[in-house]
Amino acid sequence: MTDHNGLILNELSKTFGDNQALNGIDLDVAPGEVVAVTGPSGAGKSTLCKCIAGLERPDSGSVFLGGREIAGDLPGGRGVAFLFESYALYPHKTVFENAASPLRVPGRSSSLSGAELADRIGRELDKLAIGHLADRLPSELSGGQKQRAALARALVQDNAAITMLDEPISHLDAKLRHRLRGEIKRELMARDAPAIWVTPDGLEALSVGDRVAVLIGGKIAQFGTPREIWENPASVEVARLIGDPPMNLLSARLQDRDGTVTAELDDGMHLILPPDSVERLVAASGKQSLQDGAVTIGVKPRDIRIIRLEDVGVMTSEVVSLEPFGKHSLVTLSLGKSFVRVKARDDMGVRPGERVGLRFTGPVTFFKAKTGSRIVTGWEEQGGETERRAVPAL
Ligand SMILES: Nc1ncnc2c1ncn2[C@@H]1O[C@H](COP(=O)(O)OP(=O)(O)OP(=O)(O)O)[C@@H](O)[C@H]1O
Repeated sequence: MTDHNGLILNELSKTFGDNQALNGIDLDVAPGEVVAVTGPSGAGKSTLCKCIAGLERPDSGSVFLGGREIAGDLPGGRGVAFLFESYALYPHKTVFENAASPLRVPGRSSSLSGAELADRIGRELDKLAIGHLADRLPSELSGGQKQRAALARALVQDNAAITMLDEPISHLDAKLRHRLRGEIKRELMARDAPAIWVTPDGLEALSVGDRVAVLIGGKIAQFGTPREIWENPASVEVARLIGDPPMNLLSARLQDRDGTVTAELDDGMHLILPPDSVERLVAASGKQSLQDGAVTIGVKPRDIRIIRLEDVGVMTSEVVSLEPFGKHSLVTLSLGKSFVRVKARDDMGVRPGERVGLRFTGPVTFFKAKTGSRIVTGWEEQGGETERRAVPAL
């Protein structure tokens, strides 16, 4: 069992009527660690934070913070700094007063003098590029400015027992989001307390989390380092959430033809799989069990290359659409009756309607068709050395 003084959740469950919002959540966040919680809308991310903050009462399970169970503590006594997804700013207080409010709670008086407090708040507002809005009321702010005012109020609580940020940068423009992602992460890492960063954006989660918890349907679908989740998604559902665009997922049936394992799509089209991926699949499952095995094959968009049709060992496809992004193009192609998306550094100037060749150039992940759980990936141990490639920079 995990043993540290950060946050430890054991078997946490919460239902609303007959809707199970959280179902047996085990999670831990070490002191000084940032855990990103990601998942689709309605997965239970906000409910998880509210149970930790004491704003929702879990049906069962335990919450340990700072080495003790906090179930009996009132929300105000838990020392939680919480950025609500809805911001929950005081409408009659200015941005400055909103940010200062947690440091002025009676009975939890800040050890800062008036000047020190003004300095602390001022620095945070400046960092979030809203220093010039300190005297404005929330009603005089844009959505992104409100989000940053609420974020400042959470971040100025330097001595919080835990910081939880529920979608802290979702309403900011891309440039600001990019800058603040790093700055907020550094600020959280500099503290001794655990931190939770909630985002529906899988790639944001990979970039800010020391570890990432993928929450789907109230359950932890995967909890691991960004690299583990990027390289080895535990299931089809996790794979769908990670990547932009996410992994291509193709329903196929494996066949052993004269000692060679092949994969056939529903429409009879044969995939040409990288031999090393097949070897790993066979090693993980045994050849016998693969006979007529229904699988879902996962290939990342950057692990497919567009090549000339006349090259050997290619799969025939037709270009459906092309989106040029400068450094790369996103090309959608038909493969039999299925579609794949390719992140091509060299799109060879292809045009919609053109027939081209495709080759899988990177590792292929195999998932069980029935359950969606991962069987094996090309990333697994290879000759004692784990293959490593960079998690994509955002
Ligand atoms: N107070 C409530 N009463 C009833 N149902 C609720 C309540 N709060 C949340 N739910 C339900 O619990 C589930 C989880 O909701 P939650 O807000 O935790 O999801 P989320 O992952 O944060 O979603 P989003 O990304 O859209 O904010 C949803 O089905 C939601 O409808």
